[in-house]
Parts: sequence; C-alpha cells; structure tokens
Amino acid sequence: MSRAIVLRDVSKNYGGSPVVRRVSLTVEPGEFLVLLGPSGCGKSTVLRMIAGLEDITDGDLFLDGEHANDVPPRERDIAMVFQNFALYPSMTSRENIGFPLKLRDPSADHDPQVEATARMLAIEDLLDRLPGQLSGGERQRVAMGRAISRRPSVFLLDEPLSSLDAKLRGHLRAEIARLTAELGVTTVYVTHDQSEAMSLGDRVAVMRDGVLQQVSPPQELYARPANVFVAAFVGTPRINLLDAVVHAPLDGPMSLELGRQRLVLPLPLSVDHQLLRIQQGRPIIVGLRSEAVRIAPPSQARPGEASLVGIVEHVEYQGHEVLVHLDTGSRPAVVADLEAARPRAGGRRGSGRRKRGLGRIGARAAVLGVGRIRARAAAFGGSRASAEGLPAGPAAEGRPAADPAAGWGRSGEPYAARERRTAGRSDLVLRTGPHVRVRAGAQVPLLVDLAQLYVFDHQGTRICPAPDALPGLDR
Ligand SMILES: Nc1ncnc2c1ncn2[C@@H]1O[C@H](COP(=O)(O)OP(=O)(O)OP(=O)(O)O)[C@@H](O)[C@H]1O
Repeated sequence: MSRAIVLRDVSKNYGGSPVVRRVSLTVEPGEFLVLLGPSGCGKSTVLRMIAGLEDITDGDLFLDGEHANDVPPRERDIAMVFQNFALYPSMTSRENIGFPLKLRDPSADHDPQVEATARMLAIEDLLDRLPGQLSGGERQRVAMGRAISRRPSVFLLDEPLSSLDAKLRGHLRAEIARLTAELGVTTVYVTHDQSEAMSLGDRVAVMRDGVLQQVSPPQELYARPANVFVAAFVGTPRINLLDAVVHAPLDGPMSLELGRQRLVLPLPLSVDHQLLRIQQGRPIIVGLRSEAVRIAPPSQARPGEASLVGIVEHVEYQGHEVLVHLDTGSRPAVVADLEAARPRAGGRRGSGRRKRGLGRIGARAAVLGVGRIRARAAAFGGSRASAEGLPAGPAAEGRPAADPAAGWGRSGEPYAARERRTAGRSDLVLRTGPHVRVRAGAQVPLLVDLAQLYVFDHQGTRICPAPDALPGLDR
C-alpha cells in the first residue's frame, strides 16, 4: 500500500527564524518525488516534518487525507533512511534487517521476509556479516533493507548516497529506482545533486531558502524553468546566464545587448520575442544552454539563428562530446545561492550549515588587467573598454545602464548589489561533437538558436518563453 502526502502552507521556524516557508506540495500515492536544493535550504526539515521528527510550526500535513500534524512518528507507517544510516554494530545484516519486524512481532519467524528483502537488494550473501565487515555501499543497502523490510507505505530518503563514491552512487541510484517502483511505495528523496534528482524523480521539487520554487517532471524543469535559479540549478554544464539589456528601436530590429555584442532577434518576431519589448532598457538575464550555440559562420545560419563571435578560452574534451569555453565579451550574471550550491567539479559538499553564503565568490575573484581587457574589447570591435570589463555602455546611447555592480537576488528582492564573479574570462560554454578542432585563443563565429533562448526579468522570473498562464496570450 502507498499513501498520498499533502503539505499545505507548511512552515518551520527555529528560534523564531523561518527555515521552511509556506510549502504546499502534494505527493501522489506511489510517486517518487525528489526535493532538490542547495545546502541549508530546508529539504531535510521538510522530510523530518513528514516523518514526524520535527513539529510543524504552521500549516497542515495530511497523510491519505487525514490531518497528521500530531500523529506520533511510529503511527505514521513511514520508513526513513539517512545519509549515514547507523546499523547496530553487534547485529548481523540479517538481525539488522529483521529488527523492525521483531519489534512489531517478537515471536514470529521473520527469516522469509528478511530473505525476500535481501534478494530485492542483492545482499543475500551479506546476511550473516556484521556492519564492520561491510563496505559503505553494502552498509547502505542493508540500511535500506532495514527500512523496507516491514513494507512501509511511505519511504523517505535523505541523501542516502552522498557518502558513497561516484560509481557506487550510480549503481545504487538505479537500484533505488527499481526497488521503489517494484514496491510501488510513495517516496520522497532529498538531494542537492541535480543529476540524481533528474534521473530519479517522477517529479522534482526545487527549494531555495525555505521556499518552493517549482515542482515539475524533470523534462519540464529543464525545458521550462520557472525562474533563473531553477534554470541554473538543473542541467550540466550549467546554463549560460548573461546580463543583458533589451534594445527595441521603433525603426530597426530588436536585439538583446550582451556586453559588446548584440543578439539580433529574427523577423518576424515570435510572440515570446515581441513580449520582450516591454523590457526595453531594463536589465534582464539571457539564458542559453550549451546546446543552443554552435560554431559556424553567419553564412550557415538557419532560420531563427543569430550570430555572435567568441574567443576560445578553453577546450574540454569529454570523449563523446567537447565543451568549448568562450569569451564573448558579455557579463556572466550572478545568481545568489548558486555558487555554494553546486560544486562545479566533483567536490563533495560539507554541511550546508558550514558552507552557506557567497563568500567563495569573493575569495575566487580576480580582476582582469585593463590592458588585457582592452585587447579583448578590440577583438569584438569595441574601442571604449574600461576596467569594468567588456560590457558596452548602454547609457552612452541614452538608455539606462544595467548596474554593473549588481547581481540577481532572491525572487522578490530588487536588483541587489552583490559580489561579482570575475575569475573566469569565459562567459559562454557550448557543447559540440567530439570531432571539432578549435584552439585556445582562436576567434570563432557562433550561431545561437533563438528558439532556445531564455530570458529572465529583473526579479529572476522567466519571461521568455512566456509563462503558459499569461492571460490573453494567443500562442
Ligand atoms: N535543530 C535545528 N535548530 C536550529 N536550526 C536548524 C535545526 N535544524 C536545521 N536547522 C537550520 O535549518 C536550515 C535548513 O536545514 P535543513 O537541514 O533542512 O537543510 P537542507 O536543505 O536539508 O541542507 P543539507 O543538505 O545541508 O542538510 C539550516 O539553516 C539549518 O542550519
């Protein structure tokens, strides 16, 4: 049996500080829902409130339609597995897995059920070993066995794989997917790892700073992120996010100004692109996934593609594909909470409580030398490069300038001054086939597929493609 879980406007405060803010969420019976977000955003707290291990400060929890805020944990028929799930060290795997069954009925023979559970997890050979004789992955499997042996109706997993190495993680990930599907049990899985979330979840709920940002199937999360935070949190390599300004003259083509270059929007303007006109002069963020840009001259442009040029900074061969890091003279947008949220290369995160904040950006920052900036600006046809970097000065053409010292705050916050990442010169990463031959330092022509253009407004909300709910929009 599996159960429905409903959270309605659920909040949690610790000592007066809110850590979960009015979360409303429905998990259908048998569904696999992943809670995804950076360290410290409140994912585990939500899970612990469902399990009954934390009181709910405000709002309601329903299990199968019944109000459950005050139902004691042991009466919820919920099993939970943590990152470092403790097994009883003096009990064999068989005894550990059978322990919850024994608690329920001390006199019955639980061996058949323990062995059936062990078969599901392929750990029959480990049943007579003590935890000290098991590897980390084997221990975690026994821990899962202990959690599922009594066939709970809800399975809660809190980063169960994060202490394991990458290969084992991938393997156990597939096993968890198979196991929960086989059991048909409602599962809520917490992780900060977007690839884990995207590969496991029927739906993924993205949280930031205690607030639910979006709940969608993985494909939709990737294709139609509700805001710039979600766009940047899902997908590898991370979406390219560039500060931009809409340029919409009455007598010429509409374009998006990206530093010293412009993306000219193709005519006839699509409905989504027409709607950008109202952003004229306002700072926006342009989002381009790495697959939206290719290396090719303007003569090869397909309908809907716009040209840019870039200088190759770095080429990353990945076997089946190549990531080309480019400097296009634009300004990467900084999204608060993201830098600490997703280690870019293989790093393991520590406790969110220790690692929150944007301090690392400042620590990494290094300002480009003015001479080098001038040289680069010249490559893009610019002549007025300043120590600020490469962006064009829109104010010089009578338009309000994007605040060069500003970053993008949490949704609802205005355009707030933040530390700016300046360490890397590359502002755009594109993904291409393994046979491309480009060298660092070369200037290359680029074509951008504007059907894959994302635009986010000054509060980080996606405005292109326009939200489906836009009233009166004939799409
Ligand atoms: N018992 C507690 N007392 C006070 N503050 C707490 C307590 N438990 C959690 N917090 C705080 O609540 C916030 C959310 O914590 P939570 O563990 O839910 O985040 P998380 O998204 O699961 O992060 P992580 O992945 O790092 O565990 C954090 O700022 C944390 O410091």
